Amino acid sequence: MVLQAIKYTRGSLQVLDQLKLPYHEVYRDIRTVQDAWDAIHSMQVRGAPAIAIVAALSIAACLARLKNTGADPALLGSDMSGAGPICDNLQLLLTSRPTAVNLADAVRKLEKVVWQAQAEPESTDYSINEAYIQAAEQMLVDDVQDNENIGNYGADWMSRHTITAFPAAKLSVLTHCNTGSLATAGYGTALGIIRSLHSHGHLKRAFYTETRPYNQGSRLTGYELLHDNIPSTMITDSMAGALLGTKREEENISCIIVGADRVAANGDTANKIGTYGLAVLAKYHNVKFIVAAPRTTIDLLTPTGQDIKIENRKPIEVTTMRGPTLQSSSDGSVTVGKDVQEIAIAADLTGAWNPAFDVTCHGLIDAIVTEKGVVEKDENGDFNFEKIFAD
Ligand SMILES: CSC[C@H]1O[C@H](OP(=O)(O)O)[C@H](O)[C@@H]1O
Repeated sequence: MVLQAIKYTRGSLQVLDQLKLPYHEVYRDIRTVQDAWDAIHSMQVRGAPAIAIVAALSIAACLARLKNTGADPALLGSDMSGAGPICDNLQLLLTSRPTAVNLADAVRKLEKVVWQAQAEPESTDYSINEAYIQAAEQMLVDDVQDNENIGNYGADWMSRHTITAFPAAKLSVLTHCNTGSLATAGYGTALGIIRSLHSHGHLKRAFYTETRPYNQGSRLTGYELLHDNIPSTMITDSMAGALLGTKREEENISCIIVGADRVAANGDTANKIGTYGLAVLAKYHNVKFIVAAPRTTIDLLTPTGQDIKIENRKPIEVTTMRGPTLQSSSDGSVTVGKDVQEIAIAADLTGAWNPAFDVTCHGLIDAIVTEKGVVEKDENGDFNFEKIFAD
């Protein structure tokens, strides 16, 4: 089974409800733009590239149903067709989550497609709709290829910048959050590099953090690594320092690989909360720290990390945890039950701080791996993205 966060055919869009993973695989129908907004905002679907793709395809699916079926009950009364309504819906979707730039990048590109289609001689709502649908569908196709390129560029860079015994030796790496097929259209970014290292026979073990409070690591990255039979070990977020400090061969981390939600023009990177601390640990322990991100995550319009808006989410997401019930058997074995329960894990359910992201300054980042190649700092310690945007 291929791991699919997004299931799309023209006129139909479903997302894998990631709030229920890893124990329950439930797909949700996305029949309206509001359905997409709700799924993104609640983090049923999450991950910078996946958020942008689901948003774009939610409008495409509605437009296709309008064309194919005339009047879809879910769309009755909603003015979807044509440049204006499409752009209004794109702007609505933009409000679902603020930090990841991929969504804003997709909105900018799709609005341009729509206005250009409207400017065509004899354009009609349907010709504009069709232009939009094709552009949105292309995003889904491009993302998987981009991720495979990131994977290969990243694996190649590591072969030249980590242990000298490469390729004979194998590397152990640490990753944070989830940056795989569940955060993208497929293969993944940072997890894509781990997949490429593994497929090239160069991965000893992938360590991954649980990534509190949403547990993208323990629930999603663990789910993906198990699915792909990649040797992996989970650690709690608080164990990262001890892991980097150990000098035992089997836990010797050569590189920390993370994704990104927004890379500013100077290379400062917003990513899942906890990333900055890992970058500081990497610097202290002389371990490489690389960011994997498609160009749609690089925001040349945002000068530095200080200009990135960080999403603050509800305290209740920190002070509670959700998971399936466990059933113990007389032989001591434990099985996972069907019922999902939510439990309080804090004395005060209201007092937590819950920023969803933090910013890692570019000085702590050794390389930014994109689908067009690896960007490293110049002799002045600055990142320059001109080359990868040249085409
Ligand atoms: C492929 S980049 C995924 C990126 O998004 C995650 O955030 P969230 O789960 O809140 O959407 C995390 O920051 C990952 O690095």
